[in-house]
Formats: sequence, C-alpha cells, structure tokens
Amino acid sequence: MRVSEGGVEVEVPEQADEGIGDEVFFNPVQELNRDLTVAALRAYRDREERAEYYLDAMAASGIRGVRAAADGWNATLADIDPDAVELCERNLERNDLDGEVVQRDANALMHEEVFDVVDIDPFGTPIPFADAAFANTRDLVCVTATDTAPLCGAHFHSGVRKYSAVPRNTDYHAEMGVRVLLSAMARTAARYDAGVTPILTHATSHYVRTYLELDHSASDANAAIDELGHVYHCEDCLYREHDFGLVADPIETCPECGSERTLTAGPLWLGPAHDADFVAAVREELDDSMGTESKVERLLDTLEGELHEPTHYDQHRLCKEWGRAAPAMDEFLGDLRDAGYETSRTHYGGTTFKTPATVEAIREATRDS
Ligand SMILES: C[S@@+](CC[C@H](N)C(=O)[O-])C[C@H]1O[C@@H](n2cnc3c(N)ncnc32)[C@H](O)[C@@H]1O
Repeated sequence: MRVSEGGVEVEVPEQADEGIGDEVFFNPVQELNRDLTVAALRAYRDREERAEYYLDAMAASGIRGVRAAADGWNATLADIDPDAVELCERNLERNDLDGEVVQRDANALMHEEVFDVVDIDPFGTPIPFADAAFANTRDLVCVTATDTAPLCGAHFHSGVRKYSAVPRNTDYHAEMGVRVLLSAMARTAARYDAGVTPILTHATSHYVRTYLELDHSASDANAAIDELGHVYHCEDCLYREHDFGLVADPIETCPECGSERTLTAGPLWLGPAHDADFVAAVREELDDSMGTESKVERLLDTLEGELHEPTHYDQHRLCKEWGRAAPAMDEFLGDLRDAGYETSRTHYGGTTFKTPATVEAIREATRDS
C-alpha cells in the first residue's frame, strides 16, 4: 500500500497494525506526530545552524527519516528488523533521496556514532534507549513514549520500575506522564554530564512526545536536576502543591480540607515543558503538504500560551466536586483573571486550565460564573 505524507510517497505494509504480528510497523494516526517532527526539525535547524545529521533510530517503514531527508537533513534510517531496513531503502529510492540505511540495534549505533539530532520512537517505553541517546547525541533528542499507563500512574508498579519515580493517577494524569518522562530523561542525561531543556512537549491521545535540547557540561546537568521535585496531592478536594528538590517532604493532612488521603508523586520535572518562542517558530514551519496542519496549528497555539505551572485543573472535575454545573470556560477563566490570577488553557483537553491559584481560591473566584 502506498501512502503520501508531507510531500513524500512511501510504501507501507497492507496489514500495518501498530506492530502486532510480523509486518513492519506503520501507524497512520501518528501523522500528526510526524508533521510536528518535520516542523520542529526545521525550526531547530534555524536556531542551530550547524545541525545536519539526523538519526531515525527506529525507522520501521522509514517514513519519518524519509521526510527528514526530503527536508535536507543528512538522514540515517536504522532498524533492527531486516524487513524494515529493506523497506526504508526502497522508500528512500522511491523518492529519489540520499540517506544511509542500516540494520542495527539502536543502542549499539548510538554508542558508536555521533548525530546532531536523534529520534527515539520505540514500542512503549524509551527508557532502554535513553542512556545511549544522551551519552552521544550532540544537540537534540526527540523522544516518543507510548506507555502512558505506567507514566501516568495507572500501572503504578510498572511506572516505578521503568521510570525510577513515583507516578500518581490524578485528575491531571496526562501531565503526570509528561513530568515523569521528563524527570527520567533529565536524570539519564545527567549521568553523562548533559543538561536537558524541553523545548516542545505534548501529550496527544496515547503517547507523549518531547524534544530535548542538550547542553554538555556538569553544571548544565546540575541545572536540569534542580528542576526536579515533588507534587503533593489531596484525593478529596484536589488541592495540590509542589516543591523543588530530590528529598520529598510529604503533607500528612491536606491544608485545605484536612483529609489524610494525600499522595506524593516524584521526582517529577517541575520546570517548563516547552519554550514558547520555539513553539511559535515551529508553527511558522507548518505547510499545507502536512495533512494535519490545522490540528498541529491549534495544538501549538494552545501550547504557546500554556503557563508553566506543573499541574493543571479540569474545570468539569472541579465543578463536579463542588456540586456546581460547569459554566462556559471563557466566563470561568475570565472570573479567575478578574480576581487577579494568571490563567491559561492547556493542550491536555478542552476543559483544562492552568493557574497558580489554589483549589479554594478558584472556587471562591468563580462562585458566580
Ligand atoms: C514504533 S516503530 C517506529 C515507527 C516509526 N518511527 C514511524 O514514525 O512510523 C518501532 C520500531 O523500532 C524497531 N526496533 C525495536 N527494537 C529496536 C532496537 N533495539 N534497535 C533498533 N530498532 C528497534 C522495530 O523493529 C520497529 O520498527
């Protein structure tokens, strides 16, 4: 079967079914992820002009690497599966593009060769590939994680094992996943004296995707570790607070409602998960060859304005808790702003928002919404 995406045409298996069975993997639903990758790579190359060598470390059909090659990157497409490698070769050829194709274990390749940008897009968790990626990549590591249940705390023990952090299943579960992943990436990079700066991160349907810029010094690694800390959460009234540092200082009782049903999550990445200027630059790189252009544009618009508070609220969840009907979001957020609190919508969902205000302050400020 032939698929056209972003100005290239690739062959993918008829029975492509998200990696189940023997077929080479291809998931059409990930087009948004790939469109955003191409735009982010363009924006990144404008910012870091020397960036030239891109590794699609788990290439499958090669569609991502082929699109990068079509965009002028010196691309290497690698996969451990010989059928995938054959398909990558055919797909580069079909588009009359140069590019290196190698059948290689991604870890071995990343340890042996240095790339400016490395893309890790595995089945499930990226953890088995993180050490090699951070040990050797020069500028940017792009990571997809599809194991959202462990990341969000829905599969608690699996999350603890994989990410060496305590994830908690809260009303901001997708953001919990983002911050558990970023924490694990920052700690892994720090082992190689590299500091990470997340310049773009999104949680979309069943995956988290992040773009981590690297600075290679012990002090940069320390600065990234300084962005880690814990979130303390009340399961009854949804109060939450956070503090920075690697040693947790849990709250025994909720300072707002007195409940003892409190949770501690961490170490989480509490710093910014995106750079608003970079997000705006990525938006400028979208073009109409991208099938998901308008969706990506909407996502980037929301992300650009998203506050850096480490957790978000869901208006419907709060209103349910308070026994109120949920008013229109604009009115609700307007009342919160009128009461003096900064607010933003978030990309985590249409009824989600961020604010530094506490649950009680939100409740008071929106009483008449
Ligand atoms: C989710 S797919 C990649 C999808 C692809 N990047 C895309 O955008 O369509 C994961 C790929 O990783 C490959 N893979 C699994 N383990 C690997 C390893 N250790 N080294 C290299 N590739 C590996 C699989 O063969 C599979 O093709």
